[in-house]
Amino acid sequence: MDGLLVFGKTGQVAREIERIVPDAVFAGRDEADLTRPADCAELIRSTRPAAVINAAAYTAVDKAETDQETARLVNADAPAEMARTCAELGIPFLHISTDYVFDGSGDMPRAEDAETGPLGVYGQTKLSGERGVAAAGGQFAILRTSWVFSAHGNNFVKTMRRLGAERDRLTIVDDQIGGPTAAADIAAAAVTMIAAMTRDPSRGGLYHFAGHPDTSWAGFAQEIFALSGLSPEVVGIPTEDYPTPARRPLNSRLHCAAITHDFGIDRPDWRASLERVIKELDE
Ligand SMILES: NC(=O)C1=CN([C@@H]2O[C@H](COP(=O)(O)OP(=O)(O)OC[C@H]3O[C@@H](n4cnc5c(N)ncnc54)[C@H](OP(=O)(O)O)[C@@H]3O)[C@@H](O)[C@H]2O)C=CC1
Ligand SMILES: Cc1cn([C@H]2C[C@H](O)[C@@H](COP(=O)(O)OP(=O)(O)O[C@H]3O[C@@H](C)C(=O)[C@@H](O)[C@H]3O)O2)c(=O)[nH]c1=O
Ligand SMILES: [Mg+2]
Repeated sequence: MDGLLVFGKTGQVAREIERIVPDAVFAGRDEADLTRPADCAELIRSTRPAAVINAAAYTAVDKAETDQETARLVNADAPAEMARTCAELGIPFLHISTDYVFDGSGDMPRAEDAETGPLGVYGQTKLSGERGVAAAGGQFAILRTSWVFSAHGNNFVKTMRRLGAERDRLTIVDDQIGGPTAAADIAAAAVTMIAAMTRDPSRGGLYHFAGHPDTSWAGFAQEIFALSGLSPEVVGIPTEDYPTPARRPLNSRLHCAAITHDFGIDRPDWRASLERVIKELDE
């Protein structure tokens, strides 16, 4: 994949894209601050890429509740501006979104056309970003994923390994259900999609992509501890017993058949990906 520009340099997904496409241009905060959408447009124009991926976002879910303006600029305004600029230049744009655009009701996996209903500011701003990207009028893909983990950055795997080593007993919510997804698997999917889009201007759209099988945060934690040689007692608790500033969806299950049908990308087994991440962390 030649001529790829990626927004994001330090993030989980950006760092995994770098492993697959080391020759891409990776724009960090210093090259393009997403609170200044016009700077993002300027960078795209001056870089003249063949395609653009946005892997940067405001991902601090609780903090977003009290920092709405920044979350909106980064998650909604900047991606819309990127998409408009790509549309002007006639190049494909791939953007990453989240299960938190949904309200989490019911217990069935949601397809791409299911009704949205974000419960917090992070999800609201990510949904606005999706809408801005789709409205820009160019060739785009939006990849909705969930529960991202990797050996880098902040994520649940690293938090659990820290807490599991410090404490004998952990209380972890067991009524939020979703698909943990390795950043490496998202990066591979994103690169496959943007390459296909570059070859064929008719390709793109909204796609769900998450690790298999669905589990709870408590279930995910159990597997993290088992693979890490840690054995704290895991006590499953309902969401109401773990109060946080932002509400989170109970049902984060994503129906992922479309990406398999259109791009041949299957749901990766997150347990195999977790094994690789833990190996990397133990190195
Ligand atoms: N993390 C998760 O669990 C999930 C993430 N997603 C989505 O996946 C995508 C990738 O997420 P992930 O890799 O986990 O993100 P991370 O939280 O690991 O990284 C976020 C990236 O965005 C950058 N960034 C934040 N604010 C700005 C800004 N103002 N200007 C420039 N860059 C900025 C960060 O840079 P810096 O290091 O300088 O702060 C960092 O590189 C995002 O769209 C996210 O919404 C979807 C579902 C789950
Ligand atoms: C640390 C801890 C967390 N939890 C709960 C809180 C929460 O419901 C769940 C996961 O915690 P996190 O802080 O990783 O949750 P969060 O940061 O909300 O994770 C989300 O991030 C955004 C960016 C997304 O897009 C989502 O897909 C999702 O990955 O575990 C416990 O129950 N016990 C604990 O000790
Ligand atoms: Mg978090």
